[in-house]
Amino acid sequence: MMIQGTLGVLAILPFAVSRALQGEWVMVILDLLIISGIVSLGVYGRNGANFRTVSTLFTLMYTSGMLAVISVKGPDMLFWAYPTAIGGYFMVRLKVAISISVLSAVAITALVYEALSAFQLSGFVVTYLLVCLFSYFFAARMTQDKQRLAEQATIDPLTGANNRRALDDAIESRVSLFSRRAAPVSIVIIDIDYFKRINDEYGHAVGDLFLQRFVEYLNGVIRKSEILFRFGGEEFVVIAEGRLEEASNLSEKIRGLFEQAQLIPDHAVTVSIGVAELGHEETSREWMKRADDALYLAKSLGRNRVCLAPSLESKPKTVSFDESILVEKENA
Ligand SMILES: Nc1nc2c(ncn2[C@@H]2O[C@H](COP(=O)(O)OP(=O)(O)OP(=O)(O)O)[C@@H](O)[C@H]2O)c(=O)[nH]1
Repeated sequence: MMIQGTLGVLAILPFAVSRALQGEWVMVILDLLIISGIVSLGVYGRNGANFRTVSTLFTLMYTSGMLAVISVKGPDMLFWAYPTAIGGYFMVRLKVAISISVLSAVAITALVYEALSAFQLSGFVVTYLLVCLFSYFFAARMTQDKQRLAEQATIDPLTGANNRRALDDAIESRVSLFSRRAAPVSIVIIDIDYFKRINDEYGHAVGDLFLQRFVEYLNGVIRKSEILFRFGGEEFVVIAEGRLEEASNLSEKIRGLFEQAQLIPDHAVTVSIGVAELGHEETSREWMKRADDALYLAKSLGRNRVCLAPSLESKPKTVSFDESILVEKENA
């Protein structure tokens, strides 16, 4: 939007100057109104206003400017309709852009039909609609590609869970949110016990299928507000809203589910889980490390269990982490 705004100002400014030199003051005022609208919206956007709102206002503002210029100067200004329409397709949602360009076509036709022959008018309408059509296809393709790239960058292709990169971003943003709002949040790391044996006994393809079903089951048990990530091969992470106790209950639910689930007939597959609640002033790395240490303890105590890293709120921040202070949560 900044690029479009800057280009808009650079394109209009020379016209405003030359019109001032020729004494066309109505046009000068219109040009200056459009320029000041662009600048004000740019400042509004930089001050943190919602991007979608700013870009919609921006598109409406320069579309109205274009219509005003045509209504003052007549068909000589019709060429401004094309860049205005193209800009809309890259600024606002496609449905909104279509509505704006159709309404603009109708308004422009109403403004110039008396001054143009039927042939000239139909020539304008056809070329204007063609420009809108090409812009639509181009912008739609761009939006699809953007969505696909964003998915490829953040989704694990095997299981459809969010990937490690998405986890890193989510943890960073939770830590930064916590420093502002202190809404309690916990990390749950789930590791499938002896997963290698599944690969060894049934083959890698069955191992893959197992991981896919495992994620389906996990998605069935976590809440909509909780996000599932694939952390590594057979390790998954849930960022769970709430305190350690709530995350502990969720973890027990997950552990019990897989103990019963029989994802492979006659082959019980259990999980070990480490849980840590984010502490004040804790970094993402420290938070993750405490959860990982709790998982390590769950593994070393015999697997198929949940271990909790004690809440930092009751401990001085300076106490270095020691495995012996981990609390094992007895199996249900
Ligand atoms: N089928 C399949 N296997 C994978 C995938 N990613 C990792 N693995 C396997 O997961 C296994 C992980 O083995 P380990 O780290 O020894 O863990 P484990 O056998 O679960 O043992 P513990 O975690 O100690 O209980 C390895 O055999 C990897 O080859 C995958 O995408 N598909």
